Amino acid sequence: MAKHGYTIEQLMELAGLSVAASIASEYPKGRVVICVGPGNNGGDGLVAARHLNHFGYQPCLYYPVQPTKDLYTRLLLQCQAHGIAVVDDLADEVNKCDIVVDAIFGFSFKGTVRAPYDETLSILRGIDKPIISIDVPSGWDVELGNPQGVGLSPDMLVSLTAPKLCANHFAGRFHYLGGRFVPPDLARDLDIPQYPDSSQCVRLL
Ligand SMILES: NC(=O)C1=CN([C@@H]2O[C@H](COP(=O)(O)OP(=O)(O)OC[C@H]3O[C@@H](n4cnc5c(N)ncnc54)[C@H](OP(=O)(O)O)[C@@H]3O)[C@@H](O)[C@H]2O)[C@H](O)CC1
Ligand SMILES: [K+]
Repeated sequence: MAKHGYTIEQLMELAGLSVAASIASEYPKGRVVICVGPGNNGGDGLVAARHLNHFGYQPCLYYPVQPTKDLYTRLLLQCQAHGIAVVDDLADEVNKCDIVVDAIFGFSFKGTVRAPYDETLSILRGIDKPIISIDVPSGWDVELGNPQGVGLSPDMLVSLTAPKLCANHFAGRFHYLGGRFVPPDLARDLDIPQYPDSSQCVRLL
């Protein structure tokens, strides 16, 4: 997308907005824990938190490793300006919340889950609240899915730009597509479905 003139901030803003819009299409307003990882998938989660707040949800962030990169520190500052708290005790928060957003890892996840995210995923595998995964369910291989069973089992998957191969293994209730920023030539090549009217997301399944 960089060769078409886009910046990462623009793409991330639209990606996070589309995640919030997908959530608002299916889940009533309530408490949301957003689990934020160390890369751009986490950045999408920070943007989604802010938009969910504008939509009337009550988001908080679980953000165990906060990188010093300017992009993420500014997104965190924006969340704090909206009164979105950072929480420490994930197990306690998931008990009190209505839904959980998985913004831990996206398409760059590789290998075995390292600390502290091994514990994060272990807690999230054991809950009965709906999980909404951004782009790729965390712990999944972007192509193979979850053959080793260490990944999450989301209720909703919001694929960004286009579904990744692993989405063929998604067994939850709602599969949405977001990231409405692809120029028409590329959209035809990627076989991206038509978004309805002014919607930021489209339901695939
Ligand atoms: N056009 C789009 O579709 C857009 C997508 N966006 C989102 O960006 C992610 C991809 O972001 P990226 O920064 O490339 O990577 P991730 O967020 O998936 O993860 C990278 C970080 O995770 C660490 N990592 C990787 N493997 C492990 C592991 N096994 N255990 C622990 N940690 C791991 C990695 O650390 P390293 O030390 O290995 O570098 C990184 O810190 C995409 O999926 C979308 O959600 C954009 O926001 C907008 C455009
Ligand atoms: K994810």
